[in-house]
Amino acid sequence: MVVCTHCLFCAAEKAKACSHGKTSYVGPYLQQLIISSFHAYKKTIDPSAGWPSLIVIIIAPVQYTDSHPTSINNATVWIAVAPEPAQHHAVYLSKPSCTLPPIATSTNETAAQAPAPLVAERKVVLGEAAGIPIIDFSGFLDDTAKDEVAKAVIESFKRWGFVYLKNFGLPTEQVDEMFNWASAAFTLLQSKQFFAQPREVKMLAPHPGIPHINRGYIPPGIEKFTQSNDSEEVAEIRHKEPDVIENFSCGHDDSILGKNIWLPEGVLPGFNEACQQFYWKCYGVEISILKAIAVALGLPEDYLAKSHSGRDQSLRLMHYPSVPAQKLVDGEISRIGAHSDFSSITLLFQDDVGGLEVENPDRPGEFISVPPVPRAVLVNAGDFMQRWSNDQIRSALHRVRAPPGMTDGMTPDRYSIPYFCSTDFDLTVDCLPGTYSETNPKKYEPITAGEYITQRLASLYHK
Ligand SMILES: O=C(O)CCC(=O)C(=O)O
Ligand SMILES: [Fe+2]
Repeated sequence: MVVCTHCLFCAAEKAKACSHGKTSYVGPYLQQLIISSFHAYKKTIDPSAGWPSLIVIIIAPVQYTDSHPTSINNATVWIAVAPEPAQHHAVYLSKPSCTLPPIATSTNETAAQAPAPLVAERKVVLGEAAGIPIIDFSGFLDDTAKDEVAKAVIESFKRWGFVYLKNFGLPTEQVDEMFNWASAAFTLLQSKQFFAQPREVKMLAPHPGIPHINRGYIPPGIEKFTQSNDSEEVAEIRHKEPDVIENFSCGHDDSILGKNIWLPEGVLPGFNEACQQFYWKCYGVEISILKAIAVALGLPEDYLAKSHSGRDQSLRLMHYPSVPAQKLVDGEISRIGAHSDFSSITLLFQDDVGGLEVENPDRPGEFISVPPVPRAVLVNAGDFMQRWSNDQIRSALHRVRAPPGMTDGMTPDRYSIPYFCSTDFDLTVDCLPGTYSETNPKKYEPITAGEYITQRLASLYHK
């Protein structure tokens, strides 16, 4: 049996002579099998080790190896295929340093000894950082471990209010899961370029000065993150310990958070587009996470997602300029004061500088340093999710301080991108079914997201 690997990725139909000069039996079944094995396998790769340049897929026992390698994601792919579907079970992958494993040949009667797999079995919880679980989200996206992933996510939200997710890409984009991370990295890069512009340029997209509007550029010294709603108290805290940050926010033009305020065309080519594209990419990720939360709470999968149309989210590029570390340690200035987020969930993409801290669930008032994990998005639940879940899910206090262990010299600049996911602002949020009972009554009055969030945004922004 001769299989042309090129045909695996073209639409050659069963039993048709393929255009590459071989007899192809690669119909949709085998094509699907190989592509899905490849995806399943790909997810077990530690992405921090980099994308391999050589991938060997062997569907054992091996009958034939195509001598024409094809390529996926610029990696060379060799494929060997056994004729019987029942034998199609093993996929192997090789790092760049590996040479092509010896291909065993076999007859139909004697199965070849398949080489040992090079990677471990797929797990839902990949590890933890500062105690917070790092979860492989792909099992939820491809339905192979839906309940397990949903359960792991909600347990982490209940205990920490935070969870790290890896492989969080949309199912349709799994052809290149790297792309999801790459687009976060790309947006971080765009963000650096934006903040590197002189103040006059950034002020070409100025925040309009209306507190609840969350659009445009806010220079350092204007915002102060606190839990307080009292403007006098905020003024005092701001004076004592100003937040040294600048940021740029954007979203959907139809939101009550305001129309987008972009840089004029031609000022920083590609910036506005990168923000818009990343906004929608994040929205896709948000919807998947909301589905996982609903599944874990025993609700229909779309229960939470259907009230998040994508209109009232905010993408915020944050820049924490370099400051004397000692001043941060002494509390003379702050990067972001302790606060909880207002919305349903927040996706947080950060560079590798560190400094984010989360309140220790076992010791209120104490904060734990939460490191950036390569290629993981950190997701936290906001006040709305806490209200919605009748306090089952935690909206944890968090803040940004000096990078861990740094007490003198100048801190590096830090860049992060939170994406705040909100229910549509006109939606009234009441406790979710199943989160209250006669013995555990509702703890919150219904409230609209708009009312709550505009109130909180107003207390954040001061001229
Ligand atoms: O920059 C960070 O890591 C945190 C940002 C944050 O907590 C926020 O913007 O609400
Ligand atoms: Fe936050």
